[in-house]
Amino acid sequence: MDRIRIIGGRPLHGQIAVSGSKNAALPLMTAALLTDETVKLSNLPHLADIATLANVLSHHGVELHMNGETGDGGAGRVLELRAGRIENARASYDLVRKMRASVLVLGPLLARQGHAEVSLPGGCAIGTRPVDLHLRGLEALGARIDLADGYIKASAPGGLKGGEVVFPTVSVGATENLLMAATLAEGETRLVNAAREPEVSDLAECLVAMGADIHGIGGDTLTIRGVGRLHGTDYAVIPDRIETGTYAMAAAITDGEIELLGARSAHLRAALAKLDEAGVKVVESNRGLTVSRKNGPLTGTDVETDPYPGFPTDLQAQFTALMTTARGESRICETIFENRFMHIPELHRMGASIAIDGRTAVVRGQSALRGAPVMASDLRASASLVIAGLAAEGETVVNRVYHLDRGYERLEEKLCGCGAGIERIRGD
Ligand SMILES: CC(=O)N[C@H]1[C@@H](OP(=O)(O)OP(=O)(O)OC[C@H]2O[C@@H](n3ccc(=O)[nH]c3=O)[C@H](O)[C@@H]2O)O[C@H](CO)[C@@H](O)[C@@H]1O
Ligand SMILES: C=C(OP(=O)(O)O)C(=O)O
Repeated sequence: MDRIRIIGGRPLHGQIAVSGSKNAALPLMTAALLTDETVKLSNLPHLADIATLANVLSHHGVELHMNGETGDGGAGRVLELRAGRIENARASYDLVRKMRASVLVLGPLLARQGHAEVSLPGGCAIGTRPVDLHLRGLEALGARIDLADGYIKASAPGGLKGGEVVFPTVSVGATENLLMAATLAEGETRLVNAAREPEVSDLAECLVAMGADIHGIGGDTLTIRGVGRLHGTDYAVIPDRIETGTYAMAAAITDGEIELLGARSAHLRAALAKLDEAGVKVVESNRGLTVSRKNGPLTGTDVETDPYPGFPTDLQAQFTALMTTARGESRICETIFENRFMHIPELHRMGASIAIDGRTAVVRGQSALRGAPVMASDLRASASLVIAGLAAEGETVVNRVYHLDRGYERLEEKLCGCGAGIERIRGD
């Protein structure tokens, strides 16, 4: 298994091209199931999760062609997907267990084929992550759902019918599944208390480009009038706001300066406000964002994760790492996932002082971090360990790097380009 070795203590200086967003690209890929024409996605990141979903889609009969190469200019890859015919509406446990987002094939398959059978994705390190909201929503559109043998068996022989879905909790994935299903349902669907994440809006914009009739994009109520068919389109994936935030924090913790090419501040307002409060300067230009410290040490800053436009849970672990070196105490409250503090025991190994009080991590700052061998438990926990390692004195070795490869494209190369002492040690 690969590991990442970091020699910390070097301020990072340079430029990093922000990749296309993983969490936008995944639903966009599943949207290709809704049409028999070609959907061409550009600025696609080169990531393990993209390859996993491509494999799932190819089992459904989608033809995939990867044309572009990832370049330093951030052009990203171009993927053509054509679901001329759905050969198989079953997503097996072996395919789905590798990545929860595979459940996003459910809505499109049901809408296009009238039936689908998808393995229940199960829990993961950050929480139990049920899919009840996806299933209840599809039932409100007339689907019949049975759970048997670990599979979601969904059918709508007469086709899906528009309806009102009021989400009791904001769910990105459930909003995306329902949005896709509703595009081909008969009549009007209203999704109330829908997720407003930029990745949801990106999906909605792409669906509109495919011929869908969607109103309220960017708001918490989406109205979809079903259409008879969707057609192909060319669509560019938005830049990854979580990758942007992660490298912004790497610049801040090392007291360096990084220009994040292609980054969009509009998608990161809450996180940038917190960085500002902590003493991080972010300057916007037409090329992206340049991040450095304002002057002197960082200041302890409290954060609470919330659905968009709040502070993203996907940046909580990285912000916690950043706050270990700040002056004063920070209270980091995680409200989205019940078990997203797996990075904390590992940060302790590096000398951080953090106490967990229920959903809140209380970080006592100004730790002199020291390198240590640490274990990555999930994607963003891994990123937080890399950030801490970049600031720590001596050598940090991050084990189980496959988590990082799910969501960070060429991480070592990007950080190396800014002067970081970081390398991948290839395993068996
Ligand atoms: C591929 C992708 O885009 N992943 C993102 C997506 O995950 P994902 O779409 O899985 O996250 P959700 O927004 O659905 O989850 C939010 C909360 O709702 C709960 N819930 C969700 C669905 C459901 O049917 N029942 C239920 O109770 C979850 O357990 C969680 O506590 O949004 C999360 C929240 O911003 C991010 O951390 C993930 O990076
Ligand atoms: C939790 C994440 O992804 P997923 O929903 O695919 O597990 C993430 O991107 O931080």
